[in-house]
Amino acid sequence: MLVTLEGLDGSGKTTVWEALHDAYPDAVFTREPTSDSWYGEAVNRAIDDDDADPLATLFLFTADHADHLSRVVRPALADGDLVVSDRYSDSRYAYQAAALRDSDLRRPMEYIMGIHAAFTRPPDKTIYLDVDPETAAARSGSTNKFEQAAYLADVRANYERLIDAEPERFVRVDATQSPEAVLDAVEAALEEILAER
Ligand SMILES: Nc1ncnc2c1ncn2[C@@H]1O[C@H](COP(=O)(O)OP(=O)(O)OP(=O)(O)O)[C@@H](O)[C@H]1O
Ligand SMILES: Cc1cn([C@H]2C[C@H](O)[C@@H](COP(=O)(O)O)O2)c(=O)[nH]c1=O
Repeated sequence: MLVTLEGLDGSGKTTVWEALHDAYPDAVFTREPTSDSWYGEAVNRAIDDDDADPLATLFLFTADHADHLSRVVRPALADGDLVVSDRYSDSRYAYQAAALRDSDLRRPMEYIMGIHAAFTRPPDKTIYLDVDPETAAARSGSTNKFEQAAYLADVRANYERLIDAEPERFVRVDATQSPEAVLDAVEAALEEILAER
């Protein structure tokens, strides 16, 4: 089963993801962008380059996803493992659709989803850590072009579109709560997800 954690920068995904390692020692914990491949390194260069072309950046993230799928996600799922990914395809649909909002693409989110449809493995469930853009930007430190409140407001609107389209896949958690309360809510959601399996 593939469970993904999604949300704005600073929503607390990585804090939760790290804490879950103890509760689920047999699960495979992974993330996008990947941190152990040259595709992930290329993505991180694009994140840190304010002049990086947004369409080129989309394809770098998508290349990293393809590698992540074939090298980590599909083999783990084939072994019957629980896979927990800190960010996954929804991050592309939300972030790159926002970055390409003023591009020549008429419907950026649909375009990005179309690219993925042919090869991706959609998540079974997605836990969405919901936080307002101002809190997200403040927590993340606004250190790169993605961590700005105005941009994150567009990203959040895109996540809401994704949730509206597939309400049964998403579990929303209020990420403005304390880290302990957020972790409790995520663990409860994950228990319910696994019980339903
Ligand atoms: N519930 C919370 N309340 C207050 N601060 C939090 C909470 N969760 C995480 N933080 C703090 O916010 C910062 C960002 O947290 P974290 O790295 O887990 O977020 P993230 O969603 O993974 O961000 P990014 O996507 O940018 O990597 C950290 O300093 C963390 O300690
Ligand atoms: C996977 C993915 C990520 N991003 C953005 C979101 C963040 O600002 C950075 C790095 O992610 P991290 O969780 O802070 O390490 O990249 C994106 O725009 N599109 C994606 O597909």
